[in-house]
Amino acid sequence: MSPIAIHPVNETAAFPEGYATQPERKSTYKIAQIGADGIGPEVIEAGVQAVHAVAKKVGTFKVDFSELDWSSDRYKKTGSYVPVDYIEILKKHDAIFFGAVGAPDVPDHISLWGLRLAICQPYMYANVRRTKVLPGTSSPLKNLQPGQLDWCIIRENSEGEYAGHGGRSHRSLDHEIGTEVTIFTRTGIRRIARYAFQVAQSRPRKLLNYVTKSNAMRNGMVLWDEVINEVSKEFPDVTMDHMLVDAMTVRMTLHPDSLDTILATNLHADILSDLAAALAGSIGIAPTANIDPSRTMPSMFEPIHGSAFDITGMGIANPVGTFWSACEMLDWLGEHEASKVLMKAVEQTCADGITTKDLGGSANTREVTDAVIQRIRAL
Ligand SMILES: NC(=O)c1ccc[n+]([C@@H]2O[C@H](COP(=O)([O-])OP(=O)(O)OC[C@H]3O[C@@H](n4cnc5c(N)ncnc54)[C@H](O)[C@@H]3O)[C@@H](O)[C@H]2O)c1
Ligand SMILES: O=C(O)[C@H](O)[C@@H](O)C(=O)O
Ligand SMILES: [K+]
Ligand SMILES: [Mn+2]
Repeated sequence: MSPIAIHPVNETAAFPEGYATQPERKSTYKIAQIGADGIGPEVIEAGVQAVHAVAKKVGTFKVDFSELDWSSDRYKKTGSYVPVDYIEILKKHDAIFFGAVGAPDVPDHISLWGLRLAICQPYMYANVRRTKVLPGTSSPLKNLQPGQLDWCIIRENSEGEYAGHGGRSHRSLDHEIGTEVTIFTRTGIRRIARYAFQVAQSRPRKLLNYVTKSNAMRNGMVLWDEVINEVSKEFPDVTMDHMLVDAMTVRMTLHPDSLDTILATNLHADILSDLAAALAGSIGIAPTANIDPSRTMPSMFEPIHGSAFDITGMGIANPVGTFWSACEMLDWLGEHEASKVLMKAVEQTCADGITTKDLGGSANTREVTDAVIQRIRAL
């Protein structure tokens, strides 16, 4: 693999130019706040405080969070994660700031489909997941420095393995059947491919690495290859290469600096993005933007991680993934300066060694949050 010049940190974008600013800048943004389960409410509370601090610092806009109690607790009390008119409620907001869903006493497929997928799966077809090595933190890959791992993963977010097609029959008999039918459409592939090419085009390296499994999966994955190759003709300035997903895990681990923008299916990118976060240092740092590029629905921003039952209530959850998700949210709303200020404060906090245990530090959620807010004020 030929070495590629490494671009400086902070010059990378998650959203293509032209998408990243909403048509109308506002003096007050209305944000639906859904902490939901486990450490979700803990990190979202930290995120809300950081967003208020950065809005105050920048001084040109305010943020009005409305807290919604949509969670596994609500499900256990009422039988539903969300009210019937949940889409109408969400549409009254400019964005959704989400924690995590999942509880030890609710099956995971009920909780995920009841809340996160109920919101994102039909509407937000682009799932954008950035990862980089933050200053002052270290990757388990020995000697990897900030700048050598700086990726933007584009996850197809509406179809594929998450299409919701399938069923079970002959229940409890020996010949019981369970199917999970993977659905790919030309329209779905084309729109996410265009989005990914535009992201790649707006980043300095103009490099798109796309991932399929078109050796074993000889129908839908071959359609992916064909459509991506067609779309690539619209972007002659973007260099593209293709990886099979299994080999991609090897390349991510052994040659992280050969990758930049990465496009993959719903399930493949779900798995690769957890690996990406861990390779950069911790699952606790990575953000997610669930984007509806048409802006019909407010887009949803959340840390990549789940509700982390093992550390819930201990006050030690890493809030960095949530802060970075807040940066993505501010960017999407067009508040680029606020986004930069918040990210800079997070990077300074990491560089000063104020990190939670998952990153090797000894600070708790509160101490990291206070340190970030202090640095926002000082910038
Ligand atoms: N988007 C979502 O809401 C989402 C995402 C993933 C998992 N889930 C759900 O969350 C539940 C738990 O799932 P899981 O255990 O597979 O994944 P998880 O991400 O919750 O936890 C995996 C490991 O990472 C650690 N971790 C996660 N976030 C951290 C943070 N901010 N700081 C420090 N450590 C952190 C946890 O302590 C745990 O050891 C399940 O119900 C699952 O379905 C929800
Ligand atoms: O999509 C999934 O599998 C879950 O929502 C979760 O793992 C995520 O990555 O958001
Ligand atoms: K989450
Ligand atoms: Mn995941």
